[in-house]
Amino acid sequence: MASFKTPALKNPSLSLSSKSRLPSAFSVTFRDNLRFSRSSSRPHRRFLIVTASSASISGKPTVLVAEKLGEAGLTLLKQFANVDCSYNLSPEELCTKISLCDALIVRSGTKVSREVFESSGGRLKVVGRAGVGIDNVDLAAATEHGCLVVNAPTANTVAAAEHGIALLAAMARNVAQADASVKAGKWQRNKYVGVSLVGKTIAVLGFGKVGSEVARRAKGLGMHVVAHDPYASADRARAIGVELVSFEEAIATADFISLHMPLTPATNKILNDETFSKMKKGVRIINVARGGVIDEEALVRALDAGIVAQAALDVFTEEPPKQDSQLVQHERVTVTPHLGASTMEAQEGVAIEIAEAVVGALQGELAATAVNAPMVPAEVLTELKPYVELAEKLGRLAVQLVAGVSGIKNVKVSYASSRAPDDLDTRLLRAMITKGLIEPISSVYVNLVNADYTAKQRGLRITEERIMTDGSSESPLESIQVQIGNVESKFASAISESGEIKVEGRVKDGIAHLTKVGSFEVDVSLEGSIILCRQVDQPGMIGKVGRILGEENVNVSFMSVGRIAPRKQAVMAIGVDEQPSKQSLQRIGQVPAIEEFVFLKL
Ligand SMILES: NC(=O)c1ccc[n+]([C@@H]2O[C@H](COP(=O)([O-])OP(=O)(O)OC[C@H]3O[C@@H](n4cnc5c(N)ncnc54)[C@H](O)[C@@H]3O)[C@@H](O)[C@H]2O)c1
Ligand SMILES: O=C(O)[C@H](O)COP(=O)(O)O
Repeated sequence: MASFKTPALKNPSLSLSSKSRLPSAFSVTFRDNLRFSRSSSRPHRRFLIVTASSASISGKPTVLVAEKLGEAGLTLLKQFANVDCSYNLSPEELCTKISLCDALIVRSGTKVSREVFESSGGRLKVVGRAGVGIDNVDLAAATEHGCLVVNAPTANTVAAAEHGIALLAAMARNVAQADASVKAGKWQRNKYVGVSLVGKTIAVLGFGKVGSEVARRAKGLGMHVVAHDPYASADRARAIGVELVSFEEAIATADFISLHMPLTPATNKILNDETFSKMKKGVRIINVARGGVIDEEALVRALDAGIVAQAALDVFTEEPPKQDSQLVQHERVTVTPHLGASTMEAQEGVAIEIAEAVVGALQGELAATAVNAPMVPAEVLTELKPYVELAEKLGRLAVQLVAGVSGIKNVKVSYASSRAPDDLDTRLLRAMITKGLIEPISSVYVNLVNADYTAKQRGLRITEERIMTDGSSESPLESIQVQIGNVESKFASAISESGEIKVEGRVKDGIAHLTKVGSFEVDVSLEGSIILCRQVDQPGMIGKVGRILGEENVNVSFMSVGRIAPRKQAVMAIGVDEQPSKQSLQRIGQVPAIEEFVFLKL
């Protein structure tokens, strides 16, 4: 293989802070790995991700805050964005406003439905949920629209746990009922005799952040605590002195059941007629999770049947619940209007947590709270950065080599690496190849959030293969190869012996290079655009083509010739900074030794 560098070769160093070299709608920002939220002094790992950068596209982004957010969060947002605080919008008003917004911040009171994403016309890039539960956001629709969803999962944990304990104690001692009775002029000391907590068994269903804080506090009250959570670690439970048990055992042995799981298809109405019938008679229920985890009509029946002695509820299937709701009006039920997260401290913490996440995401960075995108640890991203660029460019090249681009179905990506398979995270690379393959042939915007979905939608099957090599494991990858099967090519030389369009690339000195086209080895840096020519190998070819381009002041950045054997067929790859005119390309095609050529935009 002969390789010829022109003096005009661009500076090959790819600076980490340089956004300009990244694909147009993507940017990567590198920041400190640790951050401290004001609500807690625990450091959070901050992950970085490639996502849409609205700020770089359209100046200051607009953030719609659709529910009341703490001042500290608003102040933070205003430093970076135009902030529109519009509360109590109707669904129609939200849909109208959203097309003018890059980000939306909500609490649990706003439904972020499919219509919201559809109405945004592609502008909405981030939805921030100022709290934990994301059951009010249509995640599937967000993902399909390439919209990132972030939440604030830690700042209200303690507040929710404290509210759970407040409800537990208030219920056990009839505080709310007794309060109402005294205010009504009564003095009913015998009526409001309560039950003690000490020595009783409480079953915590959902041993996550809130559940484990409730468990810790219940232990402090002298209760015996069991927990059920199919995904929780037994070690973590043991450390707090909590026994993890099956769902059946938890509900059958508990005097109190406290719910702390998310609302999912699996937990929807998990407490129902059947499960109530398996509980200890006189059980007491606390729910600060989500109303939907209880079949509310079944709870009324269980209360009336004496299975459930009392319930204390902060959350409801429908919020606010109907005024004449039998459950809410039930004498043995204590209710609060979804106040779990409503402390001054938690609201300040949540506001800061979500503002940081939204601003970060709009800047092309992502906190570790993305709900619908894979996390790529910062150190992995730093290492993969040049390969991310290579991956997208190989995708772009490969798709432009296809003749008639509607029929791409099978794409095979091979990663050659000496790293152990579990030491190479290819999700970001696959997403970028998908972006490269799809964006040149459609109007779809592809990012890490929607890459897999978009590929599936288009019937594009991307398979990945790892090729173990013996080289040094210092760099994560030796090469990336993209093959498109069962298609014809507008540049026949791009078809490999096995019949697929094949392009392969490597990173050299931090710069993405094209190193193979079909069966021909080339070496051209992937910058600007590329002309590929197949020719009969002979002296003077580089000069002839170079002269045609030079006459039009098109700067050649890189040239290389890959050939099967001297004086046989060869492929010449020419990197150009400017796009040559049609006439120049025609003149190149008319050079007698050139058999075919193609111009590819990167
Ligand atoms: N009332 C409020 O204002 C308020 C405040 C904060 C949180 N919440 C709600 O509380 C719930 C818990 O919040 P979190 O921050 O602890 O979330 P989390 O994700 O930390 O914990 C949820 C736990 O539930 C477990 N889980 C999932 N499916 C389960 C199942 N079928 N059975 C048992 N456990 C299951 C998970 O493994 C996880 O450990 C969420 O629904 C959240 O929306 C409500
Ligand atoms: O999921 C949550 O974080 C809580 O339910 C709090 O919801 P809120 O932000 O509407 O108070």
